[in-house]
Amino acid sequence: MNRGGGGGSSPAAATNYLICTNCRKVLRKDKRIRVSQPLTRGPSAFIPEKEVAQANTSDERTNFLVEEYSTSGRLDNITQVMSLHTQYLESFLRSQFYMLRMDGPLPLPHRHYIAIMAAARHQCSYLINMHVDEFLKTGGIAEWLNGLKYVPQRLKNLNEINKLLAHRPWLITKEHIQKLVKTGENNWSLPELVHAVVLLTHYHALASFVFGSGINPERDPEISNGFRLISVNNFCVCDLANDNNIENASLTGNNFGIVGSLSELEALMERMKMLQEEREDGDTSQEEMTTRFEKETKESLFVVSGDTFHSFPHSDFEDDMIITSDVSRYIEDPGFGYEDFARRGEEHLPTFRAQDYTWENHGFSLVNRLYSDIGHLLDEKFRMVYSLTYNTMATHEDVDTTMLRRALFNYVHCMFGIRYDDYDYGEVNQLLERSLKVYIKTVTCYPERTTKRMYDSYWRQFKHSEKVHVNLLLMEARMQAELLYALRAITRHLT
Ligand SMILES: CC(C)C[C@H](N)C(=O)O
Repeated sequence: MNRGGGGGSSPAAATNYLICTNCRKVLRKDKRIRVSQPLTRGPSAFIPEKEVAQANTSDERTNFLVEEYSTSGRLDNITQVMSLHTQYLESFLRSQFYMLRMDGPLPLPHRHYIAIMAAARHQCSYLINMHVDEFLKTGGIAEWLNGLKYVPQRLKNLNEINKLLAHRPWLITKEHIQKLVKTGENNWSLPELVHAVVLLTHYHALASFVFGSGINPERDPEISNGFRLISVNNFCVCDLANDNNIENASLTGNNFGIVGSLSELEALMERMKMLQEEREDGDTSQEEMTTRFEKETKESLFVVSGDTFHSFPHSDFEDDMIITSDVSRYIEDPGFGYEDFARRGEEHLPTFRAQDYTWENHGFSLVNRLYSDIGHLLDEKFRMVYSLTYNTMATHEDVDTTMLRRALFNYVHCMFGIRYDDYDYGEVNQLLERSLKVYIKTVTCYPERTTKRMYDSYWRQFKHSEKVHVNLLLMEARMQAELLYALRAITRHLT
């Protein structure tokens, strides 16, 4: 049991606090905790400050990019962490700058409000604070910040598609699109809708990056307001802290020492080699390939984190919703979340066959047609992340990591029901160990539950920059998956 009621004789008192499973500290269920100092130093709570700082100071390119494309005009924590991968950072900032600042169908403040709505689906107070600020700076009406009830109906109508895109994009149909484009005076033009969809998917995915990389609140009081919301999952500070006092052994729940994880790395490389050889001399039947995909989707059902405070009776869970009320005003139906794609008890999953609607052949041109040039920028970013490699695996050099990177990307798509006919999902199974799958599923499906413990417990020999690299892949795979579903629905509406 995670919950504690120590000292309280009445049942009511027992629900007022929780005990951290990790450090046994008592966590009060207050609405907010105010912190005068950031919980940890540096841009990330997961990565030692000096590792990020080194990358930043040595990199003039990053400074140039910030000057050129940053919307806030400053080196914020996201940019600092991403600058571990400058090449990617460039594509990222360029497309973000385009969707927020350049000519486009939507007025500037609306763009930021949509970003807020998207980030609110994951209670991402970091992004919300940032865009509240930008919303006001670009002339947004302050009253709207009281919540969805205060915004024009047209904007409010985006709520449904925001919710579906964020958590169960496979449910989006052409009827949802029709409803948005044909509601009399509140209708959305297709270019406006595409702009909105691009923003929503960008910010859902970015929330994954923020939580996945443990991005700290900005120090700048203007942006963070000195508040850190305690999020739904009741993080304990020990989980977020950099220099936490948990003993290493308890981080992963097993007692592998360095030696153990070293051989984990060797074993992984060994498996990559073996798979490569198998690939060269054998072909698997189509039927077997289908079975492997379905097996993987079904198995992803059982990949859940054991890290959160999970044994809540329902009534306690509702209390948690109150904790987040501060940001939940930007959304409706806060309880709606990711539901396993494979959970719907159907014999045959209504798989999205990637071949039938690909980004390259379909999505890209539709986006480009309706909202000029963004297609190119997104395409460049997707290609960049897919091909990004340093040919390293922790301390090993000259390794071809294509197979591993592809497994990460495809596993995300697999959880969203997207299948590549020519991909053997057996590879996902062989290459991604359980703790990594837990991390991937958490970061992509319910990022707000990511903890430092989850981040630490996979690939313990790898560098932080490699874990950030993983996050880039997860983020872009998620964005692309959401986009594919939305764009397919728009195409169906048009035909
Ligand atoms: C995500 C990592 C396994 C990537 C690897 N370090 C590479 O350069 O390809």
